[in-house]
Amino acid sequence: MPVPVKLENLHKRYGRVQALDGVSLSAREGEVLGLLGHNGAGKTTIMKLVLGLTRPDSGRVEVLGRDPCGRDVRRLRHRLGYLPESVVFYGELTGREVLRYFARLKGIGRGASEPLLERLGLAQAADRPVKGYSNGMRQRLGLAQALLGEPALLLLDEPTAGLDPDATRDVYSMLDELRRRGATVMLSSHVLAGIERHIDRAAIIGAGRLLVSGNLEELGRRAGLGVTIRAGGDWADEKRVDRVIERGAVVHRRSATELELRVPGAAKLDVLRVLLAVDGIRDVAVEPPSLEMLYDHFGPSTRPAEAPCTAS
Ligand SMILES: Nc1ncnc2c1ncn2[C@@H]1O[C@H](COP(=O)(O)OP(=O)(O)OP(=O)(O)O)[C@@H](O)[C@H]1O
Repeated sequence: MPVPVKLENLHKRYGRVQALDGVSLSAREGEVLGLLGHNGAGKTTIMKLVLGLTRPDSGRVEVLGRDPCGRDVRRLRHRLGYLPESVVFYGELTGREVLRYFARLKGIGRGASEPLLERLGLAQAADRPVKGYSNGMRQRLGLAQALLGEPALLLLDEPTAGLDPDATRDVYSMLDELRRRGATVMLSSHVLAGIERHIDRAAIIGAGRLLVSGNLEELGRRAGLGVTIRAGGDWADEKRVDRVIERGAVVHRRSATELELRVPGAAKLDVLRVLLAVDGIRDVAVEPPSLEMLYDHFGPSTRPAEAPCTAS
């Protein structure tokens, strides 16, 4: 079984802009890979290269074992689903008509639209013109068209851009469902908050370069950022707090009933033991570094020598 996406040393220039500068990256079967980076980092360019919508100046692109710009790309494209960053539909058509139109373009029977309308919660609105849809509904329709034909690889470019918190949650819960079904997904985002629970690996892109990639646990270990421990209890007594500080914890936030600590990985168990022995401890939660913390560490301001690239 070929690796779904294999990118080797990609360079791509648009006029004077070096959009990609030696990116090597893979998406593995059945994983959700998050392409994360600032505006203009090169995320969409990577997606366009995977889709065969543009060619690299140099380097190699292999998608499901094929060159997406090679011969017989029609068969390959039928196995890909794509949700572009700004999805636009012809507003006079109904949701059902839009989906049937895309199904015809993909050479799929019109029957394929019905289960997708149902699955994406659009069945009730299927006969309404799309111009009356909310942003969230449009995005769900965009996802439905990307899912037509059960693609082997899904590319979602900023799928939550411009959505309110409810619609964002909807998109993520659909993503989780795809993940449970074993889909391979490449998802780009410049918004980091809340995305970590929905991806298996992150690739942080900055100014056309892959700064780092890996699963969040790995990245947390490499960054040496330790963990955050939140402990609910009675923290009015200074001595109780001093005991965890002695074990290497740094107090990040504190009230009489809540304590938030940053703890180096090596000190985690020691600090937990101390906390659990405290009288009146109510609750303890251990959290790995957030994506924002990892991005701050590995992100574009970090010199490449401090953040080695991995071509995984
Ligand atoms: N067709 C084009 N013509 C000229 N420059 C382009 C073109 N497409 C992309 N660029 C430039 O290449 C760089 C990378 O763009 P790209 O769209 O890949 O970034 P991105 O990470 O997807 O950004 P965003 O988060 O804003 O969507 C940017 O500087 C962009 O302006």
